[in-house]
Amino acid sequence: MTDDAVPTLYAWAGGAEAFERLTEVFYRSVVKDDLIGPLFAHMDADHPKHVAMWLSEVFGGPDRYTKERGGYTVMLRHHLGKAITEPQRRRWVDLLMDAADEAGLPDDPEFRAAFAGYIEWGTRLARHNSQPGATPPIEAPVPRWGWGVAPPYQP
Ligand code: HEM
Repeated sequence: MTDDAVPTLYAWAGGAEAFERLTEVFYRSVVKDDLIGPLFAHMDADHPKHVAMWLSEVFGGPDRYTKERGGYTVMLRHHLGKAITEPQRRRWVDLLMDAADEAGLPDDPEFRAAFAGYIEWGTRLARHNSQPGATPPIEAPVPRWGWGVAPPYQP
């Protein structure tokens, strides 16, 4: 497969609509969750759509989060000072993986490995950056995540 022929993770997942489905399902269970629900008690009704825009951009889709929301800096500011604990981070990951199944994201090993890789990385950064006294960079590009060592499966 040439580089040009390799679909982005965004395209493989089903595009913007797939990520919106994912975050709708995800935040429906997040707000009901005893451990992390309280962190999201005051979230904006559009929060799921914004996170879908972020994930779409990360996985190779259009740069809408950068253009329409303000990019990395805005995402970072939402996490500063939240003091996310490891059990909370892990719950966030578990609920997102459940949501990926429920929303019907592709379940092939290659896609899920790349997806989980970003989620593991991103949640660990979010926890780290949310601690009191953390001094993460305030400006950076939105990360772009690819297939890594396991390109899309070809029968
Ligand atoms: C890959 C990991 C993560 C990504 C990509 C992510 C993404 C985002 C984005 C894009 C926003 C801002 C949405 C907007 O523009 O309105 C946000 C806000 C927020 N995130 Fe995260 N996040 C991650 C991990 C976490 C974790 C692990 C927690 C806590 C367990 C968390 C808690 C929050 C909270 C509390 C807000 C603010 C909600 C509000 O508006 O009140 N995030 N996140």
